[in-house]
Amino acid sequence: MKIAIIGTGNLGKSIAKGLITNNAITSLYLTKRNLDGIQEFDGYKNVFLTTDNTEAVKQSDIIIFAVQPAHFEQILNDIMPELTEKHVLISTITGFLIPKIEDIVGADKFIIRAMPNTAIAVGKSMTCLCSNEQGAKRIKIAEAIFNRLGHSLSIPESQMQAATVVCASGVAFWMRLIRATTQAAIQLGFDAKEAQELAMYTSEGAASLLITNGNHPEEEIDRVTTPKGCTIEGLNEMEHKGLSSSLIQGMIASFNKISNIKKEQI
Ligand SMILES: NC(=O)C1=CN([C@@H]2O[C@H](COP(=O)(O)OP(=O)(O)OC[C@H]3O[C@@H](n4cnc5c(N)ncnc54)[C@H](O)[C@@H]3O)[C@@H](O)[C@H]2O)C=CC1
Ligand SMILES: O=C(O)[C@@H]1CCC=N1
Repeated sequence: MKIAIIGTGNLGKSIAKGLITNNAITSLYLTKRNLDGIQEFDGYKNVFLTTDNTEAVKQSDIIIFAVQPAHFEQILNDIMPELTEKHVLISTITGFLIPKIEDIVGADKFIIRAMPNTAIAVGKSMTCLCSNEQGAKRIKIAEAIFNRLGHSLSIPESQMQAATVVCASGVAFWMRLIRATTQAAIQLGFDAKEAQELAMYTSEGAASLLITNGNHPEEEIDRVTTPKGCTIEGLNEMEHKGLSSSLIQGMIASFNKISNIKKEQI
């Protein structure tokens, strides 16, 4: 696959790492206004670094956009003359809706929105996808890319805002939970490195149980909570202090912020 990433920042670099590590490219063009920050990709076979978005578009079939929302419209206008019927446009940009993209490039283009997360760098992204009517004809291509770099789910565009919070911001939320459990482990006597090891692999194991068994989390909790034991004591104390409630409220706040980002663009 001939892929270009327009805007190789935090997410773009993560996607590039995932694509390169998983041999998912025929060629890969990475663009950025200043190439200093992406020199780590220099020298990889069939990977090209450039500040020229139109050149990257001309040389590629699949164009993944990973710029900040405020920069997207101008970039679409700039590359518009180079777009042909071969191009599949994949936007990872938060809050930038398909009708707005169609207004700029035309509804006849294959337009897909993808919401991956930074775990794409290690082939573990949960990526949600949606498309315009034309893009539905190419959604299999997007699924092939993102399934190779984790797991994907096609959803209506109306759910993309929620998917952004749960999956994309979700990495940051989970990191805080892992950091907090690490801090507790240190207080309980482990050194910092061991504490993080315990927290990371325990959270991986918990998620793997659900993925492998398909159970509800409470079923797995029931297997751990010995009556009158230490687990239920700890869990109930966490809930008295608002663990579930604060997570839910934080995610709703995050969701509401995306609506404001959209308004800021208008
Ligand atoms: N960071 C994340 O975990 C996720 C981010 N997103 C979305 O992805 C987009 C990018 O986010 P980040 O990577 O965090 O931002 P970032 O600021 O790290 O990366 C954006 C990159 O675009 C480059 N850029 C700006 N104008 C350009 C132009 N005209 N031509 C080429 N490159 C240009 C910037 O130099 C920068 O390196 C945002 O719209 C964000 O909402 C979506 C899912 C996850
Ligand atoms: O924080 C943000 O706005 C972007 C979107 C999801 C992850 N990073």
